[in-house]
Amino acid sequence: MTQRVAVIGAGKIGEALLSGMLRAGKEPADLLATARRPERARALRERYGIEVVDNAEAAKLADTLILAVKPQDMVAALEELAPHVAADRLVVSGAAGITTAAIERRLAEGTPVVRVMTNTPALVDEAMSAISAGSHATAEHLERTQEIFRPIGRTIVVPESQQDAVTALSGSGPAYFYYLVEAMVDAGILLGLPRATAHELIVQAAVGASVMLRDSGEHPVRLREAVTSPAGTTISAIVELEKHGVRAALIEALQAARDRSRELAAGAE
Ligand SMILES: NC(=O)C1=CN([C@@H]2O[C@H](COP(=O)(O)OP(=O)(O)OC[C@H]3O[C@@H](n4cnc5c(N)ncnc54)[C@H](O)[C@@H]3O)[C@@H](O)[C@H]2O)C=CC1
Ligand SMILES: O=C(O)[C@@H]1CCC=N1
Repeated sequence: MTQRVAVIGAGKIGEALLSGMLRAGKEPADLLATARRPERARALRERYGIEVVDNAEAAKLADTLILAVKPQDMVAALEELAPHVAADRLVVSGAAGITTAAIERRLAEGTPVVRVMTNTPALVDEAMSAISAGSHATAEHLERTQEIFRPIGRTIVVPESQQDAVTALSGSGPAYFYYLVEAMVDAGILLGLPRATAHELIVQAAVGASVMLRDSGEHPVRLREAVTSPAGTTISAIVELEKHGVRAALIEALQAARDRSRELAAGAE
């Protein structure tokens, strides 16, 4: 049976999902999107050949609604959608923080809701998408959600109680790596390298390290030990990282992201 999927609020994440579903073989006619700005709607129509409609229309026409609005816009979006969402629709939220309970409370009794935290590498089919069932979502609803997210990367099912931590790790995670690359390119400039060379060196080191982390099956400590020669260069750098408390800073940074996810949830209670 063809399932029609509507992305409500097709911004960065919503567009990544639309393009992923098309790459995975969905027809443009199987997809719908909504957007607040007419120029955004026009761009989506031109780029993907999909219909862009209003929220009420999307709720009526689609079997699955993916809510891709900002957490701060979620309550208003649900108020617009709720009168038009039949209880047999599957509602998938991609918003940080917002709980399935907060969404269920604003929809018809019994509406299945699934919460997903994905990330921007969805654009290159390398997303990490963590999926949790709300109180009315069945295994079949989880499977339908996995089918949407699987083509754009890896998927994992987690208890919803872990979603704020997941958001801090994999949702925001790519940003931490970009930040580290930025800083190391600056270091390259300080060491006298042209910016383009520094960028190329660090990006390829990051790609190589990522592939080894994913595919070698080795613990990161073992991988780092293999780079760290006695009385060599790497240990001189590691000593500085330890002196500046980089490990503690990372732990506290992720705690702050987790706490912010909880605050976003409180804003929609
Ligand atoms: N950007 C990221 O790396 C990630 C974002 N998320 C979550 O994805 C969601 C979207 O984030 P982004 O795509 O970055 O934001 P964005 O701002 O690019 O996209 C949100 C879109 O929703 C539209 N919108 C807002 N209210 C609407 C309404 N009532 N009806 C129709 N459209 C409406 C906005 O005009 C905007 O185009 C957020 O909830 C965020 O927490 C999750 C994982 C990663
Ligand atoms: O920064 C944010 O709130 C969103 C959620 C995870 C990544 N970006």
